[in-house]
Amino acid sequence: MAEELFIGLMSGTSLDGVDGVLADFSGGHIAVRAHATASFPVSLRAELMALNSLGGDNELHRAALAGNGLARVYAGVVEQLLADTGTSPTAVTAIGAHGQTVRHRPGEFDDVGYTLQINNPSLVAELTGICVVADFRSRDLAAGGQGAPLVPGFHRALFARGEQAVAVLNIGGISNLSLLPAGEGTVLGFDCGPGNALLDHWCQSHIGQPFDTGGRWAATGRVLPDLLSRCLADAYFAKSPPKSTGRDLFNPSWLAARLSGAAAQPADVQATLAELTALVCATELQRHGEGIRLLIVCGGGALNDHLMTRLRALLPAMQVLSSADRGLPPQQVEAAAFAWLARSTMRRESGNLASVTGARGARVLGAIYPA
Ligand SMILES: Nc1ncnc2c1ncn2[C@@H]1O[C@H](COP(=O)(O)OP(=O)(O)OP(=O)(O)O)[C@@H](O)[C@H]1O
Ligand SMILES: CC(=O)N[C@H]1[C@@H]2OC[C@@H](O2)[C@@H](O)[C@@H]1O[C@H](C)C(=O)O
Repeated sequence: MAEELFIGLMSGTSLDGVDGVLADFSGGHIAVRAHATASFPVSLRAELMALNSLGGDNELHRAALAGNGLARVYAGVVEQLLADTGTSPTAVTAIGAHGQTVRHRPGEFDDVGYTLQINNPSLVAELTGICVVADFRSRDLAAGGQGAPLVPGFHRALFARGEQAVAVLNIGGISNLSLLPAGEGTVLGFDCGPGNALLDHWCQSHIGQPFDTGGRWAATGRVLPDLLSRCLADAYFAKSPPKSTGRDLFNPSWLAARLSGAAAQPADVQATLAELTALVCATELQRHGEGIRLLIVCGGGALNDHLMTRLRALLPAMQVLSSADRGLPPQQVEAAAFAWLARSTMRRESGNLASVTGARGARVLGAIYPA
């Protein structure tokens, strides 16, 4: 069977860099042929982080240049994927390039609001010679939706199990759940709240590491009940879906306001933040996932043993697996989703699920930048 190749590029809210996959969809199934990653140059990461915060100077100029920088990193990942597999650029139908979310305010201000993924898809097309699909979220917002999460359709295509209901939890910078009912029922999906973003921030600030490998540091701390309650009191957690969030809300200032000068051991705060991540995901799954007994975890958080242990403890009736146990390593799932979404766009098929985002209907997502 002839190959049907797409590349997916994801740079998510963890700001840890870019994950890319080369995926073959021939026969209607996805087979990941290669995975490549790139970290951001230090200055680009700092700039993307700064553009993620409100109130910087000259943001339009800086965002445009950051888009160029990101496009160059994307092109490097594409080059790596092609080299690793001996693939010619002409053999790839399209690249799905997510961009870097720096603002996400769906439905606010004027009802439509906006979501902004910094990118320069024209430059990616120019540097790679491959057609690029980008700006996946705006159309869903224009149709009244949240523009996120977009992965539930892909999770269904990849992980749905006929008569067994399944939940898929992505723990990236932000965590999001997909609830896949048995049979043909309606898929639900939404952002639960913080994933690794606050954990990474606290870890970097206190032990100088970008993340807490395996959750080993968090495991040495004890959960602070008052801090946990102050965190859980945020109105976002009580909201019903559709809902999505980002660093716009769950950022260092949000945490600082809840720490409110209390003297706390850093390891205890880390343990509390890990508990917050696990608890909100488990609570949302119990609230909306009736009848579900299987949870598949993906995203970098699936590599955090402490988080996985806490999820299993909070969900004793649930079988909790890593997506690797279902054939796709946790850090490849989102990139594969953007290969799948690019394919949907090229086929003029919808990529969103209105039952998830709250859009008025299914929409073909994204803008196409020809090779
Ligand atoms: N070995 C590990 N132990 C603990 N945590 C890890 C490990 N490897 C990765 N992580 C965590 O996973 C994060 C990256 O996850 P991922 O790439 O899924 O996020 P993302 O795609 O940026 O986010 P999002 O899904 O919100 O867009 C890292 O920042 C780190 O916190
Ligand atoms: C606006 C935005 O970039 N949202 C991301 C983020 O990272 C996780 C969560 O928040 C999810 O809603 C989404 O990413 C995935 C890929 C999605 O759209 O499904």
